[in-house]
Amino acid sequence: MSLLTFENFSLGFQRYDSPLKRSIKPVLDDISLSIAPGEIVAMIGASGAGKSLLAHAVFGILPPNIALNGRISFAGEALSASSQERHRGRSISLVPQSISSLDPLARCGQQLKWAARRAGLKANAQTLGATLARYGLGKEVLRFYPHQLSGGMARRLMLAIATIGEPELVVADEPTSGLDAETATIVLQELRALADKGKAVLLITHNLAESLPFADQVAILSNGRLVSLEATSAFIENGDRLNSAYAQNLWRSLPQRDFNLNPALQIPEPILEPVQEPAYA
Ligand SMILES: Nc1ncnc2c1ncn2[C@@H]1O[C@H](COP(=O)(O)OP(=O)(O)OP(=O)(O)O)[C@@H](O)[C@H]1O
Repeated sequence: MSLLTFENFSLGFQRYDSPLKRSIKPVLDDISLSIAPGEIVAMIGASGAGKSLLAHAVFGILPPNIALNGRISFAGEALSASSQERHRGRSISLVPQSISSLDPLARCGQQLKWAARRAGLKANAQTLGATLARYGLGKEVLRFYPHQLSGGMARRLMLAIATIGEPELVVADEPTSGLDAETATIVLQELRALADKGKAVLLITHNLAESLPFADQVAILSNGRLVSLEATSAFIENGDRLNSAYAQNLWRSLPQRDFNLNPALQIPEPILEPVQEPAYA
């Protein structure tokens, strides 16, 4: 059973090349991917590959000049603007990539309380403190404003906000970015614990090695396409059990591997030819 499904999902930016000519700059092309309850799928891809846009599409928080194609469903229901609004912060939640997503004018405790209430929880000081403690943050953080937090503390607060209500699906956009190895492990263990309770996690990351002990599958994006979907158990030894040369080379080029690259590697052609169309056809 799948909780989150992308079916032939494509996304691009509409732009006007001249007053009468509109084109679409494609970013993601024909992505099909499923995440089941109890599963962590780590999504890896170069900077600018479209990972955050894919995440934002689930929540319906894309820029207005986006053109979409295909379908995203949650628990078997095609997501629409109204169902996204209903699910956001309740059954689906996002750990944003940027710590500027925190409200600079509200105390951290208040922001955590808002998240708990939206998820239908009674937010007493004990629940809030216990949630912070899971991410290695002390109770004093409840009184702080975001500017009083370090970058790593802010990131952990965003994780606490996104997970306090134990949503069915967590999309975490680079949740360990800027964290030391020990704190990153605490964060990944928390996401694993959620998955082990039957929740689904989409973990967007640049760090394949760090995510492998915690994830079930690895989805690799390149040039806007899903080039490989691999079981984490296949990332062993020389990587011969991996499905694609792309994944093998990603694995073999890790500093701790032998750099014995597969010459059969084929990088997909860019999808970046703008599609021209008249603006007022
Ligand atoms: N609001 C926007 N307007 C125009 N282009 C955008 C906008 N947001 C993102 N893009 C472009 O879409 C592409 C994908 O962006 P996205 O943020 O999804 O990448 P990413 O894979 O998450 O990258 P990173 O790993 O660096 O966070 C990039 O080329 C980016 O420049």
